[in-house]
Amino acid sequence: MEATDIIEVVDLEHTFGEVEAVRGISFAVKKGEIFSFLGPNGAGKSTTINILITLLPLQKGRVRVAGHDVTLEPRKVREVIGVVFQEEVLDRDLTVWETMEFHGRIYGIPRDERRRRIEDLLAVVELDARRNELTKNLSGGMKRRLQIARGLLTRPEVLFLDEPTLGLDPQTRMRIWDYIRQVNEAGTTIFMTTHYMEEADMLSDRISIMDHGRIVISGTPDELKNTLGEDVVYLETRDDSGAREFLLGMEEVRSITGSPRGLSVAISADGSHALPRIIDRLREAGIEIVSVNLKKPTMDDVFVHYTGRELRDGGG
Ligand SMILES: Nc1ncnc2c1ncn2[C@@H]1O[C@H](COP(=O)(O)OP(=O)(O)OP(=O)(O)O)[C@@H](O)[C@H]1O
Repeated sequence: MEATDIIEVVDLEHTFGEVEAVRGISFAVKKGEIFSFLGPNGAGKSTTINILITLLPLQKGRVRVAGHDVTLEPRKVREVIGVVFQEEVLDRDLTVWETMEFHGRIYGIPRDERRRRIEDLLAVVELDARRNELTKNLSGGMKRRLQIARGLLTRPEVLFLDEPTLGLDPQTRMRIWDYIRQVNEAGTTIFMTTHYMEEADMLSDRISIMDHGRIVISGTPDELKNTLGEDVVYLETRDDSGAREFLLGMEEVRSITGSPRGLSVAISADGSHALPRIIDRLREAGIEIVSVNLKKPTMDDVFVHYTGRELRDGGG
């Protein structure tokens, strides 16, 4: 493990009776990263996270968070993490300010410091104008923002975010993404789960995908997508067999398959750079192009490829 690792998981195993929920996983999260932990329902994500945040005792393996062993120093671990989980509900009858105030008192943050932090955080998540509103009157997006602000009150080194934008509309999701980026840029490492592949792709520095208790692949979003191989250009022309002949001579064209609707051209390099060259080439050959479409592998493709299943929003 490297000095820059803030979370270290080595050979972690966990069983519930007969059920092998986690079957020996190892991974590390670097300080300052946004790390996403993905997998179908029942993959073992929650079990792993619950061990990381010391809600579940470690059975086998080694887990350290910010240098503290979860078994030997669970209190130290709790001091350096913030948790924003689905189950961590807000008290309906507290105001926005009281929610923050109460949390700060539980964690023993001195009064003046507490006020300063609450002011700052409510400004960040744009809830300062709502400070006297009861949480039960907030929209779903505002509640989520308040939960994030609350999770940050203790200035955690690592923030665990479970499905940060579940059930929110697209505009609110984008704002939450902005907050997550801001928080991360201010120095907090983010460990998150999501069922939205686009979200994982947009936000994450690195991703691990878990399935059946094992990590099936880890890497940056680009690395994961690149493992699926090539970008594909879908092409319809007035002369497909002529086009095929010209394009097969191009360095970046790996293979071409035909279908009644045109040609599928597999590209060995970045398709967005190959596409203009393909178009030029066909023009020079005097072959008229009817339509052209570039498809790059998406994080959804990655997920389906490595787990053989599709995530459904909300799970179940
Ligand atoms: N308390 C428990 N008792 C018995 N079995 C459990 C318990 N918690 C989890 N499991 C089982 O362990 C396996 C892994 O579950 P886990 O909740 O870690 O998966 P997950 O990836 O978090 O799924 P989800 O996306 O649905 O939250 C599942 O087979 C689950 O049924």
